[in-house]
Amino acid sequence: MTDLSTLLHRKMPLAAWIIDIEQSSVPWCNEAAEVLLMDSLSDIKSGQRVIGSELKSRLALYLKELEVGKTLPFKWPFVSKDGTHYNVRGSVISLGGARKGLSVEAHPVSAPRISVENSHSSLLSHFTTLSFAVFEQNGIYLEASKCFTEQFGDIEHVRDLFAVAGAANSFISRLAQRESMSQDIRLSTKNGVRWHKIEVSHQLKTNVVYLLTHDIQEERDHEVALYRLNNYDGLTHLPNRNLLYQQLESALVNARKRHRQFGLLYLDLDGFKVINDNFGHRVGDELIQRVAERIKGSIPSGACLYRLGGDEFVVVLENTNEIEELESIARSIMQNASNTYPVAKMEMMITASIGIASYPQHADDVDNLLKNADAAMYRAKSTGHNMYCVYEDHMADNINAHLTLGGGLRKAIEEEQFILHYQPKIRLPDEVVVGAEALIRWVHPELGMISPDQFIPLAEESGLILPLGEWVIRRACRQLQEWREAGLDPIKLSVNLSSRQFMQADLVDMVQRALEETGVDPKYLELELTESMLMADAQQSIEKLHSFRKLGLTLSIDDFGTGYSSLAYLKKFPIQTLKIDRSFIHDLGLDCDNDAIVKATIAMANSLNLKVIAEGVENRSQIDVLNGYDCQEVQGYLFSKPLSSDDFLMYLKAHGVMA
Ligand SMILES: Nc1nc2c(ncn2[C@@H]2O[C@H](COP(=O)(O)O[C@H]3[C@@H](O)[C@H](n4cnc5c(=O)[nH]c(N)nc54)O[C@@H]3COP(=O)(O)O)[C@@H](O)[C@H]2O)c(=O)[nH]1
Repeated sequence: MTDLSTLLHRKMPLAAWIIDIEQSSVPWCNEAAEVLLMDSLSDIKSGQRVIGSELKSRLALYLKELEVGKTLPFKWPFVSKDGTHYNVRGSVISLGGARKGLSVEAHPVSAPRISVENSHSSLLSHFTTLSFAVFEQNGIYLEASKCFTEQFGDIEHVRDLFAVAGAANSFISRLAQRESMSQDIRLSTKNGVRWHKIEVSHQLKTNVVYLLTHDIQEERDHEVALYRLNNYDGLTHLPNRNLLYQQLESALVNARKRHRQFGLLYLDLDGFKVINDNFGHRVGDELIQRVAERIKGSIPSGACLYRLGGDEFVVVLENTNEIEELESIARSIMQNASNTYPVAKMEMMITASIGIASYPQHADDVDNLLKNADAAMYRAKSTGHNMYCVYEDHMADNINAHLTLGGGLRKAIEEEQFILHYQPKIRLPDEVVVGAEALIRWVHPELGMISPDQFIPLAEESGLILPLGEWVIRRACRQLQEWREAGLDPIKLSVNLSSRQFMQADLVDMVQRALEETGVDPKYLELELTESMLMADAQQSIEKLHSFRKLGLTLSIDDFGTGYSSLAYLKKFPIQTLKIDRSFIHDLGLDCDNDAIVKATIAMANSLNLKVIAEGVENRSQIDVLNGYDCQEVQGYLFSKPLSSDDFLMYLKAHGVMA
């Protein structure tokens, strides 16, 4: 941006401006153009007038036909207020996406023209501002205008003008063939190598050659800056959506021609919006830059990384034939990029969800390929974040359902279409019910019972998790009160917090109010938080956890082992319980690695004076192993699935939790 604004303020000698034909506006002009167009500029900028309607429709026609970079095959005349005649020349440029515009320059026609009739010595006196030189047919220098000498210094041969020997040789051989030339070329000036437009005319009678040069470096810089602006992301400097579409279109053509495959990974950061909302855009931007660097370092050479905007990236892999290869690259990205980042003096934890789609298995056009990779990414996100999914046909339907759900979520909160289910927590080894976890369900009027996996991510993205999370805490407190009034032995009830909720500034006050309003003893309420939530800003987490502890409630780390935890921090967090993730419990007794992790986690928790609960216990052999490791509590389908409040009451009574 800085480069561009510097460029925009430079004084180019020729009046130059850009016309957006479609909008009838001038999105850019230089100072010379401002002077030239002084009277009509306000009209033009306000979109009232660019050119006559006949010329406008003619230009629109050319824009349709001509590719970006091509010059219009005609010039249109323009007379300034002081009577100077100009020829306006235009070339086609991209104004972003498929939209084209015109970059135009006004060339004065009243300036002396190169004429083969004039002798060079009389001509030169006219050219006080034009850069002009005369050579023999074989390239030997004869004389030049003052302006030319100021730019190029003293030269002996036309060859001395060129920056590249090959270009000089080709120019000299074309001179020998008496070709008239008009081209853009890089010339070596006293100020370094610069782009010039040159025109060559032969004086047949005297056997000399006239060379007119015009420095177009600034126009070139301007075009390059405009190109970068349109095609690259300003924050990460990665190519943007425009270039992604271009590469995908050409990859598609190539793959069709050669009967090859290619793949893409659609990547979205988990919970990035929460970071942006809570720590501000400056921190969010810095994190995006760091993440982009890590992703770039994780992909093979030849793969291209694009930023689509926000926290979305796409990797295109043109030379991959197997889905397994794409999966292995997704794993490598997750290993490197889903990690902690030192940003703004904090250790930020961020993970990524990745969707994979490949041509031609999953789609045979660019739009569907992107759409399906996006659907697979959504699937990865809703399955639990920090994972990848390869596209399958039903995922597109899921996305539609996802969007429908999103629309209904706000109404559902207003109409309280939610209930809590309760899953018992069992003490080992005596297997007594000592607590429960509250798990939300959406009772949708048309779709029936919807699992939290499907709507919690939506609620997080939209910010609706805040009212929803508050509803859960209040409902859980009321439930504890109802059980007490029903004369049951008190049990502890735990509630899940989402990351966005955890960052909510008045969360502690809100929980305190809910406890006070219901008269619940805080020691019976437990909050379950994940490692990544706590590690996003470990220092702030410690303070918040202490505030909760002051209220008197207990704290548990959920899904332990799946995120990034620093042992040093673990000791500093005032938590009471570690909940071992069910992925470690699933193969307990079958997988030596998992056994070792579970055993070590329990031993570590014991040494830190923390209670350990194993979740996802589904069979007796897991209980045997957990008993052997001194695990204090379990939770899982072996004992009960989550139950409605009525069923849970019956469960409690049946299992001896009584007054
Ligand atoms: N922020 C909030 N998140 C919530 C809330 N309520 C639930 N959730 C989170 O949604 C995820 C899915 O929850 P759910 O579908 O309710 O699944 C829970 C159990 O049914 C399941 N479970 C329990 N035992 C077993 C088992 O033996 N096998 C098996 N395959 N699954 C089992 O585990 C889920 C509980 O997980 P956890 O919270 O990690 O203890 C889930 O991530 C919920 O956290 C809410 O109110 N707010």
